[in-house]
Amino acid sequence: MFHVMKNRISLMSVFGAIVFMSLQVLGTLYIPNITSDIVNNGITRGDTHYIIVAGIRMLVVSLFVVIASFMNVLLASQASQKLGQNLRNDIYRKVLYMSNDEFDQIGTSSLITRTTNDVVQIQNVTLMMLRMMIMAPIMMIGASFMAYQKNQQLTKIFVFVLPILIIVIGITMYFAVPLFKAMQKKIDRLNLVFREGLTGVRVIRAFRQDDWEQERFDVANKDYTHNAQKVFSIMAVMYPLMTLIMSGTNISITWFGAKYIANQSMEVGNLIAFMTYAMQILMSCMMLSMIFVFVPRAQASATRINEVLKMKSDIKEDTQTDVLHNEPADLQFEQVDFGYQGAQECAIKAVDFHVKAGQTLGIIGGTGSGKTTLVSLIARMYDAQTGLIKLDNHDIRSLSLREINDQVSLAPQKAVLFKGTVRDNLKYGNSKANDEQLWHALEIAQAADFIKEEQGLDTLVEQGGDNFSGGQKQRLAIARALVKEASIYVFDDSFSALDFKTDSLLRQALHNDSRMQSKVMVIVGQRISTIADADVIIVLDHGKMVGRGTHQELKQNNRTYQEIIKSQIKGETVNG
Ligand SMILES: Nc1ncnc2c1ncn2[C@@H]1O[C@H](COP(=O)(O)OP(=O)(O)OP(=O)(O)O)[C@@H](O)[C@H]1O
Repeated sequence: MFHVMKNRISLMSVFGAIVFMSLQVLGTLYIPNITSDIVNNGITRGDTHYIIVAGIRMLVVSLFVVIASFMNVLLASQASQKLGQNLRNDIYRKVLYMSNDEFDQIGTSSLITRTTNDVVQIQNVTLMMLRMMIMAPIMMIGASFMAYQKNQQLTKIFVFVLPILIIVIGITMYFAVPLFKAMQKKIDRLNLVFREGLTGVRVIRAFRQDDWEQERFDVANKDYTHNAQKVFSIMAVMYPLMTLIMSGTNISITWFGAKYIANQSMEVGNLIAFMTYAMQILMSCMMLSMIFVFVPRAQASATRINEVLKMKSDIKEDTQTDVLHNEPADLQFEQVDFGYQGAQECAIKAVDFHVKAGQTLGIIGGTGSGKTTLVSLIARMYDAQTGLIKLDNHDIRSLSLREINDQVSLAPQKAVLFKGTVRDNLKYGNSKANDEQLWHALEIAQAADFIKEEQGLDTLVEQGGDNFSGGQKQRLAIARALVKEASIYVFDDSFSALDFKTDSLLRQALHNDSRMQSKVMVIVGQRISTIADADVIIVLDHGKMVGRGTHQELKQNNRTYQEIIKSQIKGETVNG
C-alpha cells in the first residue's frame, strides 16, 4: 500500500499527526497515575488540598490530551484527504492517456470503482493508521509498563488473557479478510450491471427486458449484500467476544486485586489505575485487530489502483522522435496486418494504399469488416503487427503521439459530446478558434440551421448530448473535427445517421471548402454514395482488403463492390 502513498501523501501532515498522537498517548497513560495518586494520597488520607491540586493537574493533562487528539485528527484527515485527491488526479490523468488496449483490459466500470471506492478504502485506512495503528502498539507497551509498575503480580493475568484475545482475533481475520478482499470485485460487478442498465435503459424498455435486467441487477446486488452481511456477522460475533474477554479480565483483576488490598500488598488507587491500564491494553488489541481486518481490504484496493497507475502502454514512444516539416501530410499503409489481443484472426489484413495531400480515401465494407480498426491505426490507438503506416513518409512509430494527435482529427462512429455549450464542444478541437471559424465548421457539417434555431453557439449540451438527435449529434461531432487544425480528417461512419440529402450536402461542402483542398480526408461509409467521389476507395471484406481503386474502376472490376452496389440498389427499390 505504501507504493500508492509514495510522493502523494503530505509528509508534514503525517509527521504532525504522529507527534500529536504520541503526546495524546503520553497524556492518556499519565491520567490513571494521577487517579491513583488522588485515591492513595488524597481520599484515603482525607487531604482535600492534595485532591484539589492533583485534580487541577488531571484537568490540565486532560485538556492537553483533548488538544493533542484534536490536532491528530485534523492532521491525519488532512493527510488522508490529500492522498485521496492526489490518487484520483493521478488515475484520471493516466486514464486520459490510456491506449484502447489498456481500456479494454480494465473496463470502464472497474475504472470508476477504482477511482472512487478503492481510493476511499485507502483514505480510510490511512486515517485509521495515523489515528490508531501507531497509537495501539505504543499504548499497549506504555500501559503494560505502567500496569507492571502498579502491581507485578496482577500483570500475570495477561499471560492468560492475551493468548485468548490473539486466538479470537486470528480466527476472525482468517474468515473476514478474504471476504473483505472480495468486496471490491463485487462492487465492480454491481457498478458494471448498473452502468449498462443506465446507458441502455431505452433499449431495455424497448425490448421489454426490464425484468431480466432487474434480475441481473438483483443477482449482483444480492451477491454483494451477502458478502457484506457475512463479514459483518463475523464482526458481530467478534465484538461481544471481546467485551466478554474484557469483562472477564476486569472481574479477575477485581478478584485478585481485592485480595491484595485485603492483605495490604496493594493500595486501592493502584488497583483503579491498574484496571484502567488493563482496559487500555485490551483496547489497543482491539484497535490492532480492526487494523488487521481493514488493511488487507485497502491492500487489495491499493493493488487495483496500482494496476492502473503502473500500466505500461504497448504504444511506445521513441525517445528521439521525428518532426514533420511538411504540412499537410500524405498517408500510406504498406501491407498492414493487425489483430486484437487474444483474437484468433487478424481484424485487418494486407491493407495497402497511398493517399496524397488533397485526396480523399473512401473505405467501404460490411459490418465487422475492419473499417473502424483501420482508422484507429491511423491515429495510432493500436500498433500494427506487420507492415508500415507512414505519415508524410515517416513511420508513425517514429513520431511523437502528440504529433500524431495534432495531425489527425477524428469524428468517431459514435458521436460523443460533453456537457457544456456548443461552443465549448466545438472548441475541444481548437481552443483558439473564433466564432467565425466555429460557424464555418457548423455550416459545412450542416449543423448551422438547427443551432441557429436554438441559442446559437451558447446552446446548452446536456450530458452525452442527450438533448440532440443522433443525426444532430453526429453533425456536431463532424463540426468539432473540422474546427481542429489537422492534416488528416477521419470520418468514421459519421454520415451514417444522416439522410441522403444531408449526407450529399455535407460532402459537397467539404469538397468545396478551400481549407480542405490540401488535406487528406478519410471517409468510412456503408453507403456507396458516401464514398463514391473519393480519389481512392478500398473495399474491406472480413478484414481483408479485397479491392482498391476509384468508383468507376471498382464498379467494373470488383465483385464485392459490385455486390454492395447491387444490394443497395435493391434496398432502394424495395424501400421506395
Ligand atoms: N476492442 C476490440 N477487441 C477485440 N476485437 C475487436 C475490438 N474491436 C473490434 N473487434 C473485432 O474486430 C473486427 C472488426 O471490427 P471493426 O469495428 O473494425 O469493424 P467495422 O467494419 O468498423 O464494423 P461496423 O461497420 O459494424 O462498425 C470485428 O470482428 C470485431 O469483432
